[in-house]
Amino acid sequence: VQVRNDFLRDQKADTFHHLGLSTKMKHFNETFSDLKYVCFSGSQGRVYNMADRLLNELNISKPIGFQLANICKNTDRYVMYKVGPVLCVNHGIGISSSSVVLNEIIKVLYYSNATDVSMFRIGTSGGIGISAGTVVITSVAVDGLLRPFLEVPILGELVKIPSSLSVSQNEKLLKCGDPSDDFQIIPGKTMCSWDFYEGQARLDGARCEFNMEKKQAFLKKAYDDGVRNVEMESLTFATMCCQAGISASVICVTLLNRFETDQITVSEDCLREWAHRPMTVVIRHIRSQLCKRE
Ligand SMILES: O=P(O)(O)O[C@H]1O[C@H](CO)[C@@H](O)[C@H]1O
Ligand SMILES: O=c1cc[nH]c(=O)[nH]1
Repeated sequence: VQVRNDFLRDQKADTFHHLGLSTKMKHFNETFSDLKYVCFSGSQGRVYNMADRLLNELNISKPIGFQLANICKNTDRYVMYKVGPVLCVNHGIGISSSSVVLNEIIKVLYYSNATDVSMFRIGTSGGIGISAGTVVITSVAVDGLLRPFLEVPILGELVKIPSSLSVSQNEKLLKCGDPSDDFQIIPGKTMCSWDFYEGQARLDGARCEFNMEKKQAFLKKAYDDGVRNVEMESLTFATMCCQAGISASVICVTLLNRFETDQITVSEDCLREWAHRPMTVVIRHIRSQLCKRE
């Protein structure tokens, strides 16, 4: 894992403010050095569910009475669980929140000398022109102008940061479907917006300065450009992981078809079941990769 920052080489210790961790902590290196996979989701509950499934589905040996422990217990910003070689962390909502946690996790992996690390964002999204419940594996993450890079103000100037996701890892994930699955796994571009409402062409926010025709025209333009879903963190992953030399994939279930509706009205049970779909795909992938490593 690489960092693009020479200043870090001279730093004696580092504090990860938002994770409630520090390189000075006892067992810091041993905790993270064997990590091979980091799975991110937005919410704390989904991260716990993912960790719990990994614990049961990867045949990790555990003492009787073992309970998952939150490594970030010194803060309430993020939660983090380690299950064998897999770390599960939540990233909150949006580019800002995910950028903060990715900066800190990449540094944790760098200081711990972790090698061959893969990262996955396991999420939810709005689908464009595909049935709700479909799992989309992001081929290219694009911004709200459908450009494949992240443009951010740094030192008073707009800087373009290139983005890229792992083609080979995506190909493997696309093959992780099972004939018994009642959902499809498809590749597609993902639009990463700065906002859930106007930024995703929604007519139901507290503010909306466009009409239905303009909304539909923009969604059609995105669809024609290959975009199949919209969410709020894929570009952070595709830029930060690419610059750190980490294989990254973004895999999200769609909760609605944005050509038809803006509101997410499926039942809570259905949402819960759909949220497990991208987890299922990633768990199958990690399981097969771990078998190959053995
Ligand atoms: O994958 P999750 O965490 O559900 O994230 C998606 O849902 C949130 C908006 O509801 C945004 O963060 C978007 O990217
Ligand atoms: O429409 C949606 C659904 C989930 N997450 C998003 O960002 N947008």
